[in-house]
Amino acid sequence: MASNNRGAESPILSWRNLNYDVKTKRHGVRRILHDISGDIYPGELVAIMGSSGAGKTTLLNVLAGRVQGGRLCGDIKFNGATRVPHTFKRMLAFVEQDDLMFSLLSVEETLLASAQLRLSNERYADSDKRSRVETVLRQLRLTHVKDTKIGGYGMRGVSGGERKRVSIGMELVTDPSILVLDEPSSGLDSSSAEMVVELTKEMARQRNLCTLMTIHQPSAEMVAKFDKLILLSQGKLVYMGPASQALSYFENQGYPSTNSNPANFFIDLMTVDFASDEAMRKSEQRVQALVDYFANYRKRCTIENDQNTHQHTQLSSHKSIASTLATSRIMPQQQSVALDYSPSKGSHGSMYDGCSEKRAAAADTNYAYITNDITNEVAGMTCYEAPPMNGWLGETRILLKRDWILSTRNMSLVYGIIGECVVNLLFLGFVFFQLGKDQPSVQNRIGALFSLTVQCTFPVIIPVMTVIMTSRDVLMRERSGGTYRMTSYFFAKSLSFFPLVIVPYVFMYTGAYLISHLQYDAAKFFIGLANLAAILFASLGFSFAMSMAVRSLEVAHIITPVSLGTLMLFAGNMANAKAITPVLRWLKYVCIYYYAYSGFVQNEFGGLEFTCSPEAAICYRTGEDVLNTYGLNELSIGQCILLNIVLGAVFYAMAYCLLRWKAKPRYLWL
Ligand SMILES: Nc1ncnc2c1ncn2[C@@H]1O[C@H](COP(=O)(O)OP(=O)(O)OP(=O)(O)O)[C@@H](O)[C@H]1O
Repeated sequence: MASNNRGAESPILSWRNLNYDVKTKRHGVRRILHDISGDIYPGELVAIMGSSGAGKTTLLNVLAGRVQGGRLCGDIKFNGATRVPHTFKRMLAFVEQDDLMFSLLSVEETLLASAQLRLSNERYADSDKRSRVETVLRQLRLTHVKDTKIGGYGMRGVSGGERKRVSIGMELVTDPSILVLDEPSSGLDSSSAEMVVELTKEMARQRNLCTLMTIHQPSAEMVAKFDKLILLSQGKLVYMGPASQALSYFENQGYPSTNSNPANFFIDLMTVDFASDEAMRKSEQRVQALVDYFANYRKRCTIENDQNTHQHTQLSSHKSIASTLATSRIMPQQQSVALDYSPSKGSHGSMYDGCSEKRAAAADTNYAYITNDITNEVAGMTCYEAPPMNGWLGETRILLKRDWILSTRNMSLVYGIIGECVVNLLFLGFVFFQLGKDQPSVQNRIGALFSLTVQCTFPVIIPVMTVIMTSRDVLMRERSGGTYRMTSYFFAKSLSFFPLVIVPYVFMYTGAYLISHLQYDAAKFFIGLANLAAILFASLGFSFAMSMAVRSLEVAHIITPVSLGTLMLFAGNMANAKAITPVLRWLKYVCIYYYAYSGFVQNEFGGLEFTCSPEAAICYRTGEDVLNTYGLNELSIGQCILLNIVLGAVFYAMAYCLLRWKAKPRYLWL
């Protein structure tokens, strides 16, 4: 439980004089956050509010250490000390606005995977992780839907509110010290949004968890649940203090509430009205006055606190604020109302926390900005990569289990591949039914084997690539949190696809082999299977490389058939493998079709003898004649199989490098 005697506690997160600039093409350098300072304490539920574009998300990201690019100045302390990226990121849980989860996992499976991957095996036994999940399910009122799938596009799952609670639960299972939520109410109806806020408040109290969220126009009931509000306008601080005091704060400045919902009132007050030049001028003046008032108030509080520190005098919050405002020459008209701003007993909620309580004043002396001007210090880009929690084998086992569940529950993928294999078996088998040894059977064998080669690429690559690309956002989220190693991800993901693909294809190959009556020979049959496995491996590698290389699914769906269609020209079927234009001939060596087709054709034609009718103009007497004519005997079958495995491995390596490069988290760090 959050302590009632918070005066003894120090802030868990403090920030001073934060300024954040970005460079824009049109306006040059633009300041997004202006001189923002504040503190939050364990057990507090804090909301950042402001109109659209006020800088809420930016502030949240800065505090969470997630801004990329730009220029960041100021000072941020975690538990009174400079933040260390690795430890800080482990203690902070960030719930993004979009609930990125696997639609095919159940609520419980989602939370369990999060706990298993993100909690150390050394400190937590599997049973501890499971009981932690049970607790979170109970605390977030999710027990009744624990077996329901998350759901998503075109698939009914949990409700929006439940989905958001699962997102929160995925973070809570890791037992963080700070919970940060970006717009947790967005897209939810009012009762679901209220429940989310209510539960986060409960969590904050029960776990002494500091919770910080951005929120858009919450209801009056929700505002009442917050301990503290941070109100921003145009990147500047308009108010930071207890939620319960905010209305009187503005009323005492001459802005009595005109709205039954305080949030709407605050937003109206802080929004610049662009309706007309006059309205804009007036509203900008109002906002600037509010910002100036708060800045002056804060300045005086700091001076007051410095004096207090020197005199070793413990003043009560009432006295502190009263004297601060009584000596204010900037806002003399506010003196009479100063006492109204005092924080309630036992709360951190002064108007500006660094001001009212002695402990905070003492803590402030740690900040560089008091003794030196650090506003010119620019934070460096920190390449932060959290070490994964568990060993390679442990995390690969968990990922493999999760990926296997995801692959086998993906009915469009499973039935798609099985259906495609059945259709191919029937067509391959019956179009090329019971091949004989005459001259037409030469052409039919060539056609059957080329068709088989092609069928091992398109119908594998396109669906697998689509599945990987649609779950790439989850991968990026997990990756940025250092949830697991990239090698574990690749190994598990590929291994989960491989049986799904290989089993139906072996069935298809065997069926087509028997019905078409390819050479009945055990050795040839198994060599054909090895060749099939090699091209399927290469195709899976190609899917991974394409998924990582191309950002958009639509573009990938265009580029993939075009590139495969082009590669097909070098297979040795359409163009003679030995007679391709010399400058382009090398392309057959990076062509999965060439190796697979050459392997299949050599395996089938090797040792075959054909009959010739007297009237035939061209006659192939042996399989070797065919191989020589088509130029497909340059490499041995073993080399073809091996080279397709090598190509597959190269594709995987390319995918791995692309992913590491793209998903490398680089943050501005203070
Ligand atoms: N990297 C950036 N480059 C250019 N402009 C930026 C960048 N980051 C933020 N901004 C601008 O800074 C302002 C604040 O953005 P931010 O997303 O923090 O606002 P917000 O209060 O969260 O808005 P909303 O409620 O609409 O999400 C916006 O005008 C935004 O366009």
